[in-house]
Amino acid sequence: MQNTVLILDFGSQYTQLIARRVRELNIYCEIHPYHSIPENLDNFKAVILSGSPFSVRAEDAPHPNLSNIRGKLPLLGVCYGAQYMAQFNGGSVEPANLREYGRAKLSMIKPGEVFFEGIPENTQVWMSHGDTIEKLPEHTVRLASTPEVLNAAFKFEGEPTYGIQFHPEVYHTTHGKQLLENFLVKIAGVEQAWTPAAFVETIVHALKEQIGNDKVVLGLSGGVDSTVAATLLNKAIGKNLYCIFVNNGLLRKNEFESVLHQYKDMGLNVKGVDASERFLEALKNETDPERKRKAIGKAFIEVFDDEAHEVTDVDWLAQGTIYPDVIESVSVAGPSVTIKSHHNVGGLPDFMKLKIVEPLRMLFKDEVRRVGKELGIDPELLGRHPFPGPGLAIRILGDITAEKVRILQEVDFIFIDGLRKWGLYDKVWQAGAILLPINSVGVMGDERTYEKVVALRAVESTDGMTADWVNLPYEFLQEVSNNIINRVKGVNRVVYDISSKPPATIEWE
Ligand SMILES: Nc1ncnc2c1ncn2[C@@H]1O[C@H](COP(=O)(O)OP(=O)(O)OP(=O)(O)O)[C@@H](O)[C@H]1O
Ligand SMILES: O=c1[nH]c(=O)c2[nH+]cn([C@@H]3O[C@H](COP(=O)(O)O)[C@@H](O)[C@H]3O)c2[nH]1
Ligand SMILES: NC(=O)CC[C@H](N)C(=O)O
Ligand SMILES: [Mg+2]
Repeated sequence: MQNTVLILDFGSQYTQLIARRVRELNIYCEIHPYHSIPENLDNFKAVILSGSPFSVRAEDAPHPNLSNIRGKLPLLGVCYGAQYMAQFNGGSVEPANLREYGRAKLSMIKPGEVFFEGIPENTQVWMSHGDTIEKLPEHTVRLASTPEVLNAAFKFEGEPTYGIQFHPEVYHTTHGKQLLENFLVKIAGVEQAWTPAAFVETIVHALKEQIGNDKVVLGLSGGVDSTVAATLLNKAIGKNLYCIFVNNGLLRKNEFESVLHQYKDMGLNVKGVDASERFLEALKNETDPERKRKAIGKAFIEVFDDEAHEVTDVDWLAQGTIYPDVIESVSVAGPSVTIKSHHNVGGLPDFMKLKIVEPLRMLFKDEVRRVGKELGIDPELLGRHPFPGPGLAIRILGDITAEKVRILQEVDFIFIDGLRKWGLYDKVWQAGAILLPINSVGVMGDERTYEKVVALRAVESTDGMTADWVNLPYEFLQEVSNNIINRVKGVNRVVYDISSKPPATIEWE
């Protein structure tokens, strides 16, 4: 990629956010750990140093050699990055009187600086530091202060090198994006050319180069990532892409047929494999959540391996890995955490020995959606709620039978369909129904019933790590509850889950 911004990661919890903000400016960027600065910097147009949990005063603090960068490329140090440039260029960093965490105001901004163009005095910034820059190095100019922090921003004279104590990447820094734009666009002259269309063009070209006439297999799940990955590969290599969509019998009602149909309509070379029986068999009498997951994972690998063998001379396995997965595995913690020793281990399924191609490995989730939109993928498919790999198996508490799956599919369908009809679907991050392993007494048409209880769950979240239950309208819950009890044989009671995560989780198992 041309016009790239290099973000050197010193292990800050906010490094990913810096990348998000830069990408929002339609500028491509890459995060690299501070200890492995790319040797060839030709494609990089600017560099940002992240924050860090370390103190620059600590013996073991990150201490990269920036001689290939400083003065040669526009450089911005954020928090630790700024402290680092101050400390090792003749300035001094000391423990602050007070650890500062939270909002502050830039009470002084040096007028006439492009760096602060369009940013008003007293703008709010986000601070998160225990050290402070007591003394600036020589040949620097102070650009901003807060009442607590004298050296909140500075630059080196005669070179495009800047340091800021606050975090422009955090939303609470009201003009953070403007500041990044000032630095990257106005000062560094980086082009804002990173758009979904540009990505599609570049990646399709790169995939053609990488794969040539080889064959690729890919598992389609009905989810966003694998669908977008498949569409890109299809554009690049067409019929040499062999997609496999497995019905584990634990999908939503009608989902296998309708999604398979949709995939075919999209021109994908896809094979639908109905392995429902095999999965049900593997799950027989299994009640423990983790063992259910393991059984499903194992069955999946077996089915996929069988199917991958049907395609002769395959060289590649495509995966829908996205950037947050990649960042996690290349974090500053070092390569030790990345190794997943798939190779040279006996008894591995053959498809795991294939070369891996990951078209989305540099994209964030919302970028995957935008690329999907650019590719003309149905917005309904792109807006789908996340659905767990083990599917309904972890929403049927206790053991799993075909009958229980059928009941839960009906309940789930009424709930999800209701959300759509009431215009609530897109306001909810994830929703589903859970079949409880208990019966309760009811009365229907003067007769006593003793039937199943289902719980409905709908949550708001951004990444599934934390979640709040959604305040769905009572009238909606009333209608859905009536529909479920009247239409689904075997269910006589509906409850709504009002637990947040933490301490509850989204799924019940
Ligand atoms: N039913 C299935 N049939 C074939 N492949 C599958 C199926 N379910 C999952 N996979 C494969 O396993 C990968 C991991 O599944 P998982 O649902 O955990 O991923 P994900 O991050 O949600 O991505 P996606 O949005 O593609 O579902 C998928 O990207 C897909 O390649
Ligand atoms: O692919 C998956 N395999 C699983 O075993 C699994 N368990 C939970 N989830 C999904 O992860 C998110 C967080 O769920 P929890 O709050 O229940 O941990 C939610 O989106 C869950 O649906 C899974 N996804
Ligand atoms: N957010 C940061 O980069 C913090 C830097 C350093 N650890 C400090 O406490 O000042
Ligand atoms: Mg999925």
